[in-house]
Amino acid sequence: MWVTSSTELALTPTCVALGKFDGVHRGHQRVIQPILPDVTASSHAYSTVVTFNPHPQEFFTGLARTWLTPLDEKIFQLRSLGVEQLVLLPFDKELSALTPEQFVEKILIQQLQAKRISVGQDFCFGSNRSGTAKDLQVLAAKFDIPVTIVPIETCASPERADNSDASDSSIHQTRISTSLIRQVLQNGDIRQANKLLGRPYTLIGDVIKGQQLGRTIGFPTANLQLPKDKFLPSFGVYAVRVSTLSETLNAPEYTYLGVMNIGNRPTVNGTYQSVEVHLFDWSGDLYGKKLAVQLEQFLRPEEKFSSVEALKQQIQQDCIAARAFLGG
Ligand SMILES: Cc1cc2nc3c(=O)[nH]c(=O)nc-3n(C[C@H](O)[C@H](O)[C@H](O)COP(=O)(O)O)c2cc1C
Ligand SMILES: Nc1ncnc2c1ncn2[C@@H]1O[C@H](COP(=O)(O)OP(=O)(O)O)[C@@H](O)[C@H]1O
Repeated sequence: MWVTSSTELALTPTCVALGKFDGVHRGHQRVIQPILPDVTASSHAYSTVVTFNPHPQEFFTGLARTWLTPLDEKIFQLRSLGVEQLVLLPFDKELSALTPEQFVEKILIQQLQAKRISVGQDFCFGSNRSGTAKDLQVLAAKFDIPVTIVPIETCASPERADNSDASDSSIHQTRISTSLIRQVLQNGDIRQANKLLGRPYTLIGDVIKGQQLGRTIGFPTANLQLPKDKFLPSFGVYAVRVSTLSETLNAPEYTYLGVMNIGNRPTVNGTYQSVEVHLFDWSGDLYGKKLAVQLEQFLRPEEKFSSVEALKQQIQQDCIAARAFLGG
């Protein structure tokens, strides 16, 4: 996938999906779907996600925050959907001051040579977010460019998801959103988060050295260094699937099963937050490797045990529970 911050370096012509796309969740996937490469088309236009960097919210508040998909992971997730290009429009005073008309003419038509555009129903653009999806459709129609407006994707709301009566399901539909997914992850409800995402929540990081205690209790753990702006789900123990990543790998296979702990390791008086994974039935050296870890089930909160021996016994139980859940 070609990634650029300059519209001058963008591959053209394009089919454009516009939005912020934090999480690349089910709603985002539906917006992206109409612009994916069409093998039956007579001429090629590059399937292009156009987003803003920094995120407009970060630009206006000046506050750094965490994301479901920090930039590298957004690239990873978009690539696995089949997107060919990511254009990161530098969000600054100049860009934020463009009127909806200027944004369409200058950025989408002149610079990106858009042949087709897709946005979500609640998309807003231009100075003060004054343009709506419908405005975009009208403005683009002047250039004969079709705009797909994708309806808001919903799901059964978390508390009703399993026991709602089918006849009144429309009443309890909730909009799939980045903030809902953050909330569900914070509550440790990984299965609901994964349903909303349309894929497992994933942590991608480099394996770094820890305190070298894991191997002494029979559970070596690969300690992951994650991007600073990655949103973390609630502290505790998870059943996971793991893949090693290489630069060239497009579709990783999550062949390893394991358990992961996110927390401060109070039992061993841990002084910093760590994210560590123990792989089942595997031994070798992972230092320096990049791992992608898919969270499948929350098993329990992190605890302070009275001894390392008690912790070891609990980790043995965690492994049994994770294997049972993952079917390993
Ligand atoms: C499945 C699993 C569950 C864990 N649960 C806890 C826990 O409840 N409390 C805790 O203090 N540490 C917990 N840990 C972290 C251990 O304390 C940690 O793996 C050990 O100290 C080794 O750290 P090291 O990799 O830095 O050597 C857990 C680790 C794993 C792999
Ligand atoms: N089954 C396994 N799961 C995770 N890491 C393993 C496994 N077997 C060997 N390792 C290696 O051991 C290292 C972890 O050992 P550990 O004693 O916990 O040290 P550290 O504190 O540096 O993580 C990992 O980074 C990896 O290189």
